[in-house]
Amino acid sequence: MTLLSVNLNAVAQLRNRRDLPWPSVTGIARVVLNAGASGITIHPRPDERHIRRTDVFDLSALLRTDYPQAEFNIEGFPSDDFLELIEEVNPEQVTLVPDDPAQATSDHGWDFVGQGSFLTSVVERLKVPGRRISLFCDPDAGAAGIAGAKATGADRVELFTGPYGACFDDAAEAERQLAMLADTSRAALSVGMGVNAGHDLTLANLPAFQVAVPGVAEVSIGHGITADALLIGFAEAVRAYRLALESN
Ligand SMILES: CC(=O)[C@@H](O)[C@H](O)COP(=O)(O)O
Ligand SMILES: NCC(=O)COP(=O)(O)O
Repeated sequence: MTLLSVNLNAVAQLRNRRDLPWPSVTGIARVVLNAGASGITIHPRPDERHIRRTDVFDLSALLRTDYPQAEFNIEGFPSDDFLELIEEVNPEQVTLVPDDPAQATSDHGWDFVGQGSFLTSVVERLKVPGRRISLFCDPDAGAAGIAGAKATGADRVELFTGPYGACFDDAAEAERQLAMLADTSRAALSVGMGVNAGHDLTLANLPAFQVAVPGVAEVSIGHGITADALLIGFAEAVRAYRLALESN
């Protein structure tokens, strides 16, 4: 079974349009967890354009007190500030992403070979009992890339599904992307790493992804589920995504 972690960046971004506390990030977290999401994902960026430092602590407190079974997944580039934040908040999962602060959104995975020794030292620092480390991974990383990811000591890779999400109107390219994602997933599973996936997954593209890509433990979804929630509400959207995840 593939678990659904709901990314709340887009909710925070909507709230930040005004100097007002709504929509409430913790309020929506409650709704999605009550509806069956298994966890909450956030990607606090240095400019706080969506998730603010205060949101990280508010969500952490909510999860610890009212949803102890839910997982908190914090994504980001391992800057000193980010590493200190992780040590303070102690989430169940950290997803390391090679994002430059100026980037509009995440658009590539790690160079596991070129940045292998940096990643190894970060993984060593962050890895404590009860915390899983996942590394953002290009769809075409293949066996060679996965060997580099494994060597860092990380527990999982997160397959970057942005290029797959971008071919909503190109069936042939979608097939090509799925074949690469499946190969990379198999390579990770074969060396004992877990596999997550995320970026631009939607209700429309999840079923084919689920059929093609084996062994995905968790997907994190934000933009697409928020778009659906504007029409049908977050609780209904979570139920629909969970149903789509059962496609395989
Ligand atoms: C790491 C990742 O996959 C991204 O999808 C990220 O969480 C999205 O970030 P933004 O919401 O800032 O575009
Ligand atoms: N790790 C991917 C994620 O959290 C959500 O990405 P998106 O659905 O907002 O593209």
